[in-house]
Amino acid sequence: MAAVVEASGLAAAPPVCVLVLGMAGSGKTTFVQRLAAHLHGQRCPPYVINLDPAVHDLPFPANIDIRDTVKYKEVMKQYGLGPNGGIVTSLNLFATRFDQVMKFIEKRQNASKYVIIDTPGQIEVFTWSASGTIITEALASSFPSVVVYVMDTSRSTNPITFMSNMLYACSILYKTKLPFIVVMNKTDIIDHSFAVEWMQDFETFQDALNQETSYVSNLTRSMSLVLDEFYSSLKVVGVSAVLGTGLDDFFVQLSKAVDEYERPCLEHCVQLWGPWYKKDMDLLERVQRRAAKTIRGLECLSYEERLRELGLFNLEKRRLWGDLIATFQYIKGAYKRDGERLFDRACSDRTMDNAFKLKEESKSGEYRPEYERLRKTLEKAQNKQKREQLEHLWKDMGSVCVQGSTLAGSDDASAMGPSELILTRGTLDEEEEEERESDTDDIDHEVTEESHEEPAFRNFMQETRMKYQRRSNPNE
Ligand SMILES: Nc1nc2c(ncn2[C@@H]2O[C@H](COP(=O)(O)OP(=O)(O)OP(=O)(O)O)[C@@H](O)[C@H]2O)c(=O)[nH]1
Repeated sequence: MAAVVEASGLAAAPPVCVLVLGMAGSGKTTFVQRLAAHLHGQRCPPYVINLDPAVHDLPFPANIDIRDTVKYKEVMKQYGLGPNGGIVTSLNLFATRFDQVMKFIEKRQNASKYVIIDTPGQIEVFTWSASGTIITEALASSFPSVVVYVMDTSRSTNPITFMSNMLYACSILYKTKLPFIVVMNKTDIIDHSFAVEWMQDFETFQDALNQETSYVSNLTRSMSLVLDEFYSSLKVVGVSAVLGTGLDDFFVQLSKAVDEYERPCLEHCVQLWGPWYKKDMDLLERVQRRAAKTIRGLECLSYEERLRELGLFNLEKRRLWGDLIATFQYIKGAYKRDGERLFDRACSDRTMDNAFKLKEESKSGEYRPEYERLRKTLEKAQNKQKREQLEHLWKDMGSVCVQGSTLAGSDDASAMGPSELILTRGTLDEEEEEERESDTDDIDHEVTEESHEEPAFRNFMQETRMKYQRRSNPNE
């Protein structure tokens, strides 16, 4: 029932993109199937996208299926690639046409409240590839997007395996920077409460670790301390994709995650408020001192460190009010339980009239339009970056496309991509697209991947090379 409420509660909102990731065999596909069936049952049909080119049988009808676009086995055969190389290259090809997918989603946004995306079994193919980043960023810059990390609970009963799984989840969270839900799947085999206890109670986890004699257990012990902060804000749901249990709770968490996506982040606040209020340095210092006093011990340390990291302790006049708001936003975010109270107390203080005014303004809606404006500006910049990334991808593909015609030499590379893909499922406008030959032969997936290395890394390599040259030819 709760799911019905949740599903219908988002009626007027843009569709929520649910990116389903997880280790091979964790149950992603079964979970997507279950979610889709559940939403169909609620008369809230989702828009389903399959990004796994190597899956044999899809147990759910996909509106867009990468297999309709790229023939994974052909790609493997033609380039002499292994299975992983074939999947990476297929995903790269698909990413070059992801703008089409975005158009389909936009067209369907009134009909579907959820877009569910199943990803390749080999998780790193998506999370650590250029195409995975392009796809994630394209979705997240246009729609509220949430990462759902599916894990096999029955295979995580060993504390060391559990920790490895959590470390992986943590790395994905930092990579995607999106709201994150951990779905502990297969609870029909084993209840997930043991894992939740491990996350909430450090000592219980230590007890479990004490049973382990492996040398890794020491490392795991230290890592569990580090992960404490990650756990504290993590949304966890126990689910059985096979039985369909836990879905109501999942939708509750999903709704919270969407709220999180909508909430302005700290950096936005600094940019937003900074230029508006440029006065009263003393006030900010007083507030910061008070905030630092309120949060003691370890918390105080991490709070100060974080502020320093963000440059908020270097009080410059021009960012003064941005700092103030950012400080409070940070407190609110990092210390959810106390933050709101602290914020209210500070705002209602007589010396905090201005801060109080700011809060009122944000309530009366002045904040929102400004944030929207800011978001649009950011989106524009992101789109530009995305276009540039895509152009890179095209160029790389073109540069290895020898035999007569190279895309790199073409005036409009995007007009004659290596795979003129047609997305055939569940779309009304397929006919608009012309079917053209796929000339996927010209892709070298390694070159494609390398082209997306950070410029900083390239500079580093260049400098190192020059250093070696200088050393070997000191007279030059
Ligand atoms: N008992 C039980 N088995 C499950 C559950 N969910 C999935 N499975 C089984 O786990 C196996 C893998 O499920 P998939 O849905 O194919 O997992 P996946 O993560 O999509 O797999 P890849 O795409 O190959 O990585 C299948 O045999 C499923 O039947 C569950 O909730 N309970």
